[in-house]
Amino acid sequence: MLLHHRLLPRLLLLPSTHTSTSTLLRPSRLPRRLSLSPRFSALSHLAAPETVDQSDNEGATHEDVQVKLPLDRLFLPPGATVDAGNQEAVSARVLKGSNIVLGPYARGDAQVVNADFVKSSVRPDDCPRDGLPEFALVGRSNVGKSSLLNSLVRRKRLALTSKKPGKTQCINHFIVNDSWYLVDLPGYGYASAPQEARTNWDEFTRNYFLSRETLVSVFLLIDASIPAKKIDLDYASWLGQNKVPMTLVFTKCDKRKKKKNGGRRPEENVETFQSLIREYFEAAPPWIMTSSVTNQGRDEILLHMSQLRNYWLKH
Ligand SMILES: Nc1nc2c(ncn2[C@@H]2O[C@H](COP(=O)(O)OP(=O)(O)OP(=O)(O)O)[C@@H](O)[C@H]2O)c(=O)[nH]1
Ligand SMILES: [Mg+2]
Repeated sequence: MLLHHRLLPRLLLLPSTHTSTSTLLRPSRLPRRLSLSPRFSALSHLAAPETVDQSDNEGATHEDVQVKLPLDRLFLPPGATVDAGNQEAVSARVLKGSNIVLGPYARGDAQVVNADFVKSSVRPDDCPRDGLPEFALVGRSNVGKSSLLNSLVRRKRLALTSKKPGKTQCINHFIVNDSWYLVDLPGYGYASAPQEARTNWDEFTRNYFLSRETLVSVFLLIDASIPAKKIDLDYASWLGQNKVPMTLVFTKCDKRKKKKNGGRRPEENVETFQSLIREYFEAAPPWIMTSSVTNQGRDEILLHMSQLRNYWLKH
C-alpha cells in the first residue's frame, strides 16, 4: 500500500563497523540504507558541531534537563532554522528535557481543553474515518502509555491503567479538543513468552502503523528507570525501516531508586539508549523525558504535538 506519512525522519543506517558492547543490542533485520525524506533532508545543512546548554532555557527548573546537546543531535521540526552563531537563541527554543526545537508551526494551540474516549478497534479498518490527525502511544507493556495519555489530557482515568501488564488490548481512540486524536495501543513484549513470540509484535498494531494515513507520528515510550532493552531498539528500528515517523518518550523519569533500576539513574539510561539508537539513524529522532507522576514533559509533548499537527495539516 502506498504510504502517505508526511513527517518522515531523516534515516540512514550506518555501516556496521562498531565493535562496542552496544552491538549486542543491534537489531538483526535492518536494511543497509533507509530513504531520506526530501522535506527533512532539506534541513540537514542546519546541523553544526556546536553545543547547546539546555539549562539556559527559560523556565527550565528540573535538574535533569541540564544536558549539553550538539546541534546535530537536535530535532529540527519542519520550518525551523538554527543559527549556530547564536547559541542563546537556539537554547531558548529547545524544549525542556528534550532535543526538540520549537519551530514556526507551534502556534499556541497546545492546551488540552477537552478530551473524550471515542472507540476501541481491533482492526485499522474499524478506526475513525474522519481524517483528523492522530498520535499513537506505543511501547512495552507497563511502560506507562495509558498513564501518559491521562497526564497529557489532565484526567486521572480517561485511559485505564494497571500495575499488571497487558491492560490495554485494543486500538483506543481519544479525541482532543474535537480536532485531533491520541491513540492508546496495547503494549508489546508482555509475558513470559519466548523471545521470538515477544518480537512478533501484534499484527494489527503493525498493520495500523503501516496503513493509517492520518497517523502524524508514533510516540514510542521507553522506560527510563531500567537499562536499555533490545526489544525497544528493535521496535524503533522496525518503525524506522517502515518509515513511520516517531518520537522517543522516556517514561518514569521520577523513579530513582538505585537498587531497583540496577544502580543507574534515568538520565544515564536515557543517554545509553540514545547512543545506541544513534547507530541506526542519520539524525537523532526527537526524544523527550517525562514522568506521569510529576507531569514532567507534559507541556513540552503537547507543544511538540502541536507543531507536528500544524505542519501535517498544512501539507
Ligand atoms: N513512577 C512512575 N510510575 C508510572 C509512570 N507511568 C506509569 N507508571 C506506573 O506504571 C504502571 C503501568 O502504567 P500503565 O499506564 O497502565 O502502562 P501501559 O503502558 O498502558 O500498560 P499496558 O496497557 O498494560 O501495556 C502503573 O502502575 C502506573 O502507575 C511514571 O511516570 N512514573
Ligand atoms: Mg495501557
